[in-house]
Amino acid sequence: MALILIVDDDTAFRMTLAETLDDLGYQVRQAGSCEAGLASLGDGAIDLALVDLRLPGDDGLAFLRTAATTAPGLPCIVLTAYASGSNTIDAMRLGAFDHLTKPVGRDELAQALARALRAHQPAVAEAVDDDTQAGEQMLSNSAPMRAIFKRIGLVADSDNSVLVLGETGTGKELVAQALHANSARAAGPFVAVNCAAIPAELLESELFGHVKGAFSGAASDRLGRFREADGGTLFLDEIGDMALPTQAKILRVLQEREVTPVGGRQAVAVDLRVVAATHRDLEAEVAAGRFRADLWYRLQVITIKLPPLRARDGDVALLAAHFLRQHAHGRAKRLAPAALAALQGHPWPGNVRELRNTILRAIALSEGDLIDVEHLGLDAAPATEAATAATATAPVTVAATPAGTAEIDWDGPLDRAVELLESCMLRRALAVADGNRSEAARRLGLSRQQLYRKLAQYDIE
Ligand SMILES: Nc1ncnc2c1ncn2[C@@H]1O[C@H](COP(=O)(O)OP(=O)(O)OP(=O)(O)O)[C@@H](O)[C@H]1O
Repeated sequence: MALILIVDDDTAFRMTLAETLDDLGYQVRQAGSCEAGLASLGDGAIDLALVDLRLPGDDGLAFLRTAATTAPGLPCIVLTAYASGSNTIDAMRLGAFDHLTKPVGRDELAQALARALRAHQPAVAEAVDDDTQAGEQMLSNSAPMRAIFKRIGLVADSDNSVLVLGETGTGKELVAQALHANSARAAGPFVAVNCAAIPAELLESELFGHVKGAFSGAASDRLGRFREADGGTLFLDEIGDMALPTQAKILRVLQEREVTPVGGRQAVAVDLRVVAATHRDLEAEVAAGRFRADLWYRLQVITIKLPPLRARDGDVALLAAHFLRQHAHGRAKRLAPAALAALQGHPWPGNVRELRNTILRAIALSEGDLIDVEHLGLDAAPATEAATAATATAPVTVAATPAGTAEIDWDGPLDRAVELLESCMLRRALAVADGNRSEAARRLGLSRQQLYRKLAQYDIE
């Protein structure tokens, strides 16, 4: 049962609120001032604080400021009788999870508490122990990801479209799921479509459905993903890979909130929230004429940009331990200190997915309980491929210089260097994508057909 701290100098309000919280099944601690509230945090038992902004002496903002250092990660909800844009922004800037105006309705309070406690749950270490739910959880203890959790909590309930940005494997789909699970639409469906994995000519029917006989092969009516997501959330993954004509149709649906199935005449109303994601730089795609500016404006009302794994302090160890626990199936697998150091030193271009795959591979390759550096296969694969593929003198190496340019160590023929580099990159992309060709193609900026041709050219299985 979560323990909630109420910090408010109005005794009558505090008592009533305490009763409501007790009724909602929470334990309560009370404090009449900022100082008393901060003292209450000392034993680390508080799960969430409800703080009045106006307090005699040090105010609620002072509480937030100090709590951020003495109890980092503690979700705080600010209460005030006088909500203004500036005190809301101040409170949010100082890390408040939510901002409620007095008098606070029981339902509003219950929802805000549930949302705050849920959104913060992944950041606590105990969450790692819960193997049953761990697959769906976003785990992190790093500052940039805490900011992401907070943002998810802040925007989950709005119906605006959300654009989730970030490198491949950073957890964009998990963010979409968290937005859905923490929204008023949580009881509705969550429907995910990978726009890059579906051939352009099938995407419209996949999204908008079709009527029987609309084209050869349309043997019966099909609802389409938009209508399947009615009442819930539609997650359009890799929207940056969508063809321009389909983008125009998506825009129309977002504007008019109705879809017309392929071959149909009747538009059907839909009530859903769209969360879109891409690893591409959409602004650059717009500038290059590959993405519609109007759709971009519409989607980026709320943007959530996930940091790459290498920018999340401490998360490699946390996630590695989590994946070990999740996938070792009761065996006592553990990482040797050198293996952990190697994981921490790796740049993780494939982010959390690559780390997960590395741990899965290491579990399979290590015979005993100890996973050592050689079981991780980090960087070894591309180097070995380069060496075996090299029939010319030396493998080509490309290194970034501090000035941001590249230094190339190669004095053989250019076409051979290109071949070596290509085959290395193909193998690496396939390894990072766990053999998934669509994903590998996307990482390399190739169409699937181009990827297939290249794989055949280099005789890569
Ligand atoms: N913070 C996290 N905690 C635990 N698991 C995570 C986290 N982030 C990502 N994962 C796991 O990593 C894998 C990749 O995550 P996800 O598919 O959400 O990434 P993505 O950014 O959508 O990837 P892509 O750009 O390739 O579509 C999944 O198995 C997911 O469960």
